[in-house]
Amino acid sequence: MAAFEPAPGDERLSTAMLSDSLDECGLRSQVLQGRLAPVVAGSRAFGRAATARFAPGEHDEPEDPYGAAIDFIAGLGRGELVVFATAESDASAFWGELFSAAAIGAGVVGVLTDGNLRDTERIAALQFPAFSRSRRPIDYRRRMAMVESRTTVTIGGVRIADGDLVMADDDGAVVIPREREFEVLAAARLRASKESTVLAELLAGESLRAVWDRHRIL
Ligand SMILES: O=C([O-])CC(=O)C(=O)O
Ligand SMILES: [Mg+2]
Repeated sequence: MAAFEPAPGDERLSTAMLSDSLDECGLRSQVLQGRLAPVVAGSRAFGRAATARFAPGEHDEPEDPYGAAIDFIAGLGRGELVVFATAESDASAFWGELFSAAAIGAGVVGVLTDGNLRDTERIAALQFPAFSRSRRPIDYRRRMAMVESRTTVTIGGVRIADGDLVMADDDGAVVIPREREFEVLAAARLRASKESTVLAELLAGESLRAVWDRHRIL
C-alpha cells in the first residue's frame, strides 16, 4: 500500500474540518464516539491506519510472550498510524514507551487505542502522538492478546479498515474510508483554504453575518 504523504498545507487540516468534509460527502458517521484523549494536549496525528485487535487471553508463550506485537510493529511503515482495538478493555495497557520508540524508528505518526496506554510521561518525552480512552500501568501479558492484525476493527462505533486514513487531535478522531479519500481530502483542502479567508475577515472586524453570506462556511 502506498505510504500516505500529506500535501503541503495539510498541517492546517483538523478533525473538525475533516468531519465537515465527510458530512459534505454524505459520510456522516465517521467520527469516533467518546473522545480519545492525547497524552500531550495539542498532539495531532494523520496517517494510514495499521490495525490490530486485542481480546482477553491468558495463554502465554514464555519464549516469545510479545511475539504478535513484535511482528506487527516490525511490519509498520512510514506514515502509518497504529490503531489498537480492545473493546474498551481495562484489563491492561496495550502500548507504552518502548513500542513508541520502535514505531518512531519505523516512521509511524502515532497510536490510537480505545484501551489504555502506559509509560505516558515517557511517551510525552518522546513527543510521539498517542491517543487513548484511558491509562493504566499494567502489562497485557497473560491478560490480553493480539488476536488479529491488518484487518477491519471497530473503535468508538466506527469501523476502521487497515489502510483507511485516520486523524486524531484534541477534539477526537475521524476515519476517512480509503475508497472515498480522494474526494474527502479534496473537500477538506478546499475547506481549509476558505476557512483561512473567513478567519482573516472575521479578525479584521467584518460581521459574522456578512462573512457567512459571502462564503457560507463555518
Ligand atoms: O504495554 C506494553 O506491554 C508495552 C510497553 O510497556 C512499552 O511499549 O514500553
Ligand atoms: Mg514499557
